Amino acid sequence: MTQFHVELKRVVDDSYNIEIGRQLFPKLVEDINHGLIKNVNRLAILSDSVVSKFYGDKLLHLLKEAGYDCHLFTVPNGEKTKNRETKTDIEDQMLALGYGRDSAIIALGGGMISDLSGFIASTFCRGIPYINYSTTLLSAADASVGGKTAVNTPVATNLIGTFYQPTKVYIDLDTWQTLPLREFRSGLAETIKHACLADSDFFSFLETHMEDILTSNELILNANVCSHVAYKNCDIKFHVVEKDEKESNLRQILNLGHTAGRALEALSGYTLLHGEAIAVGLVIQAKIANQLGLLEAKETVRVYDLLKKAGFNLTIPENITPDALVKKMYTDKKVRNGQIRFVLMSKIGQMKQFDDGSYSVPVSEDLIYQAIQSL
Ligand SMILES: NC(=O)c1ccc[n+]([C@@H]2O[C@H](COP(=O)([O-])OP(=O)(O)OC[C@H]3O[C@@H](n4cnc5c(N)ncnc54)[C@H](O)[C@@H]3O)[C@@H](O)[C@H]2O)c1
Ligand SMILES: O=C(O)C(=O)C[C@@H](O)[C@H](O)[C@H](O)COP(=O)(O)O
Ligand SMILES: [Zn+2]
Repeated sequence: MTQFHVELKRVVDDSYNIEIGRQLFPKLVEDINHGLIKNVNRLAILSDSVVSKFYGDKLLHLLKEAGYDCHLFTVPNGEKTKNRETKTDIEDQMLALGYGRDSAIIALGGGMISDLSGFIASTFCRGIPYINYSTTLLSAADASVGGKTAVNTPVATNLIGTFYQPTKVYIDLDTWQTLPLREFRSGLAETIKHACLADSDFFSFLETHMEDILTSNELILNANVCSHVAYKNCDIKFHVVEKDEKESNLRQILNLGHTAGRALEALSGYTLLHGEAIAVGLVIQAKIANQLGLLEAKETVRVYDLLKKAGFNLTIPENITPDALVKKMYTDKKVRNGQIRFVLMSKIGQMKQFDDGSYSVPVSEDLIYQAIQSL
């Protein structure tokens, strides 16, 4: 198996590496043997019920064989598990087993698991290290990097959480072989988002290679395509995060498509996957940007067409009314002074910075309704 290595440096506190490769469990064990996590005696692998079946026991076995005291904690798969109750439950299980400050968490799974694990790690005994071992395209592209951790509440997604960076990120491309196509596609929404916000060449690459990409996870027939997609996403995201880790301004651009997208995701009761909702959100922001004279009509069409090519349904489910959707947008964390704010593209690969220096802008309900109704 070929392995390749990507190192991305960050400027806050200590830097960490993102390693993209195939079958990285042995490398993870080797890294731990070589002191990746300092002063750690116990390892908690946190995974979901599906990922755990595929990969959990294998990792547990390797770590135990290497002499580590570790346990596999498994939670039900799916977004509904990312809540405060699950966090408390895992913490209680860890405490009952004697986990303390000399522990670390290995998040084995996709973005649901890394968000949850990172949040637990950030508060457990006031903070223990965690490692992201990513098994989905979405987490490779986005969730495993950058240190946003959170759980959902009944009011909205991700309302309770922290900024807390992992010690290392492993992106195991081989795990994409077991990922259902619908989940793989979900990661393409964040991928298209990254191209929209920072890299027109990458956008063109996605336009040209979408068919290849959609089949590239099967048996990793095209590891080059997969690794390029993972690398480009991490590179784009990291360059933003290292400039503005805690989203004081610039980092808001990573929220492209999320003002409407996250509202839609929550209102669907999580029947829409994160990426499926963000895809619709990307179209809504493009239409608003176009209405505001920021984004040319032909660029708006390119965004729509690429998302279509990736296979997204770019309509709003019938049971979700425009009123409900707009109302939900008021729970977005970018809301200021009671106004819904959007981050908006100015062209493909570029975000609009507004006159006050901010990357987000208040948008009137009228414009939002127009964009929703034009879908
Ligand atoms: N922190 C961030 O910066 C950030 C960024 C983007 C998204 N997110 C969050 O990430 C989550 C979405 O991430 P996700 O799409 O990875 O979700 P996920 O972790 O729920 O995984 C999606 C589904 O795929 C299954 N799965 C995972 N890996 C598999 C594999 N290799 N083979 C077979 N099945 C597998 C899981 O069991 C689950 O059912 C959301 O909670 C979203 O809010 C966070
Ligand atoms: O890393 C970021 O910053 C992002 O906004 C990435 C998003 O794709 C991700 O869904 C994130 O969890 C959304 O954060 P939120 O602040 O809107 O809850
Ligand atoms: Zn997202």
